[in-house]
Amino acid sequence: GAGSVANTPEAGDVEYLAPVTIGGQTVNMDFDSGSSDLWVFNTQLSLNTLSGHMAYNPAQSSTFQLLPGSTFSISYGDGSGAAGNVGTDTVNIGGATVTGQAIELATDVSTSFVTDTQSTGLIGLAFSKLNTVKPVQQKTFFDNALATLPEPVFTADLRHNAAGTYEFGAIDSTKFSGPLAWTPVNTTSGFWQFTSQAFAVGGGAPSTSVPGGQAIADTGTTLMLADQSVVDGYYSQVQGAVNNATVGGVTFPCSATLPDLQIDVGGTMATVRGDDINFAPVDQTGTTCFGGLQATTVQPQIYGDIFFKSNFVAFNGGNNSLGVAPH
Ligand SMILES: Cc1nn(C)c(C)c1CC(=O)Nc1ccccn1
Repeated sequence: GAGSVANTPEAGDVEYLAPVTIGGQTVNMDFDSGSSDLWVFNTQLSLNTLSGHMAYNPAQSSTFQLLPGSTFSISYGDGSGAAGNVGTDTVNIGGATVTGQAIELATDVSTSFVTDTQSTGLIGLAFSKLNTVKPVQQKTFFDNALATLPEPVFTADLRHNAAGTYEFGAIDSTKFSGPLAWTPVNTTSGFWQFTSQAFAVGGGAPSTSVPGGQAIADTGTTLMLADQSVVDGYYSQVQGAVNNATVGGVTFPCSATLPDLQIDVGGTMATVRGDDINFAPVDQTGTTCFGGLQATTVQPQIYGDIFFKSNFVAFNGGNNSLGVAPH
């Protein structure tokens, strides 16, 4: 059946967590449409590493089964990562249930995960071809659930500093306005990848030649990482915006009024609200603020939570497409 859970932004909308029940144990996890491993903090980790975290205890689950000899090792684009061994268990997300889901048990996690005590791990929702389990690659929760869901979809409704929803198996049209604009997804990369070749700033004339012209929908990335041409075009319209090497990206006066960004999603222009691009002050004085739109030199571009705060997104695993509408 369908499943629906509330998600909650951590302080500053850094990431969005939602409850997942694994073998009867409910833990908060980071739903990540930009990766394909489900890994958890668990009782194999040291007490120092576990300090402050919830943890999954396979010994307490009557349905856990080890996958002998299976391991995982995942590295994310920001340099973080985790590695460990693997078993299977029953996973229930708001009523959507999968038995025999691969549960990757971290025995090593990088610092940024240790310090992020609210998160018990990640649940990957990109395509299973990116899963890192060896010697036998494993499937994502969504892939395993597809056949049993009323509709082969999951949706992300992420909000600024407020509860939102992740839903599996249904599209709740009360969560967005107007029709969903659907675009085909190129699954070759294993990401939810689509064409994004144009942008406009504050309703101005669109520029239609973004190099590479590809982007992914990534709920597991905080910001929106776009081509330099988009970043330069956008911040040229923001008084006092500078590339601040010290803090590692574009900053501007917190008093600046930020224009909306219109960005191409498979031929339809989606809007990212200007006030969501004012991500956070860089220090306690609250004078200088850090942009939610930053440059990436790698392709594809990564449309993270900054994009999702203005746009409801439906991920259709039945026909490999993305539906986007303002919310
Ligand atoms: C932030 C970033 N920089 N670069 C080059 C990339 C590719 C990213 C995206 C990224 O790493 N996302 C992430 C990190 C941890 C867990 C889940 N997703």
